[in-house]
Amino acid sequence: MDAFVIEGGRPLRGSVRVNGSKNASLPLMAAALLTDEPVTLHDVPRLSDIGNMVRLLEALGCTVERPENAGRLSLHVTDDTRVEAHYDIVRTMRAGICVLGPLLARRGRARVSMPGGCAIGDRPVDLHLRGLRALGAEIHLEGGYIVATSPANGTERLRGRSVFLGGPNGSTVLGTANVMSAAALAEGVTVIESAACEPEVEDLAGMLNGMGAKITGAGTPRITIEGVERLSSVDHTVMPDRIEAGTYVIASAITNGDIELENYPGQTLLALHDRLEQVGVEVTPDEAGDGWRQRVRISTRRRLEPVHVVTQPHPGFPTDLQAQLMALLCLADGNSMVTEKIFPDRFLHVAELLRMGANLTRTGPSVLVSGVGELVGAPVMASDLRASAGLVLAGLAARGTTIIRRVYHLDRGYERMERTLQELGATIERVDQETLA
Ligand SMILES: CC(=O)N[C@H]1[C@@H](OP(=O)(O)OP(=O)(O)OC[C@H]2O[C@@H](n3ccc(=O)[nH]c3=O)[C@H](O)[C@@H]2O)O[C@H](CO)[C@@H](O)[C@@H]1O
Ligand SMILES: C=C(OP(=O)(O)O)C(=O)O
Repeated sequence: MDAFVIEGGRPLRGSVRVNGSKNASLPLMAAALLTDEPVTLHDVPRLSDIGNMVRLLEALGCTVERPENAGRLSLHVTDDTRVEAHYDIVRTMRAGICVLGPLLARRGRARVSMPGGCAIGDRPVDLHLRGLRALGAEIHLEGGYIVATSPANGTERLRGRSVFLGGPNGSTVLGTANVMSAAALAEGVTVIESAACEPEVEDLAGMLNGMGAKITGAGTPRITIEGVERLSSVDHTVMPDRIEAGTYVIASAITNGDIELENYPGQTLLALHDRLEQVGVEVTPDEAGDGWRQRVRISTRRRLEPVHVVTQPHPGFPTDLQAQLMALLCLADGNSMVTEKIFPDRFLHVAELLRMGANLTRTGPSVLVSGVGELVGAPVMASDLRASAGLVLAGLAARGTTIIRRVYHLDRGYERMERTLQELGATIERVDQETLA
């Protein structure tokens, strides 16, 4: 198992390109199950979650080709008789559930293990099941598996209907992806109300339309899908990773750095920009691009102001950047309040930041962040993907050495994070955890 050793205190300088999005790539890959023609994706990041999705699709009869060191991934269904997504693979990532809708729609049957993913609190799948049931699927749970069949014991197509996907904390991103993918091949028109508006849903709709689907309204709370009988080949470029991009913006700010990011999806990060502007960090386009792929420069005032932030569904502040922003606010001049409205227990980074000298007080879904003059390097433990990213950022700013154990969590979502940070001038090494005293 690997660990990161970081010597803090170096301002980041230079330019890096944002990779393709993990959370967009995973449902896009699963959608390859909707056709027997080849699907080619460009700019797929090299991450352990992507490797696990490849293994899952191979187990479901897909041939996958990925040239060494390229972002291109070619997926082609060659055996459409397999319908089981085994616990061993699906437990490693939440997005494993994304094969459920496509399997049901195309093969009439699915047996999919309840998914895993980050340990960030309860993560039910009731909305996914509610949506697919509304399309006529028969679903029951058996031994930790979701067992589903399309109408008439798997012999008929799903049926378009009105589907409401609102839950206690808003809509569901992967649930919307699942239902939208399934509805693309259903008979008749499906209207998803209270759909997730996340950009990754829009990216998926764009690819499905490229395959011949008839989807309108993706990116809004009402998505209309006119089912078609078959979908065909497509060549699609994955959107840039807005969470990776936001993480590097905050890395620049926390080290008082000056960096440029290419392939930056500025239009998807307006809530981050808004909060950062209050803090004293500006993200300025160098080239306008189209708002989804820009070049930007990050500049930071020396004094960081405190700010209140509430995580919300898109276009609100993303929960996947909460830990990173909290690390920055630890160094602001005053009291900030961070409230989690999506995953109210997503605070495993709090105890670790305390080890580094942060002043944090949690009450239920909120954390009072009282700014301190400095953070001090310490041994800490990565607990989940974004909490670990928050610790890396804290380590980059801290005085002295920070050791972060269990960085496999980071490898789920950041391609070669230590190399990117090294290119920007950080002192960070990946070491075998066993070699540490
Ligand atoms: C692989 C991927 O894309 N993961 C992202 C996706 O996860 P994921 O799609 O799993 O997250 P959801 O949007 O489904 O979850 C949002 C909220 O809805 C609740 N809920 C969800 C499903 C359900 O059936 N019932 C229910 O109550 C969840 O507990 C949570 O409170 O969106 C999250 C919210 O932006 C991000 O943090 C994750 O990084
Ligand atoms: C929570 C995340 O991923 P997952 O949903 O796969 O656990 C994430 O990307 O921050």
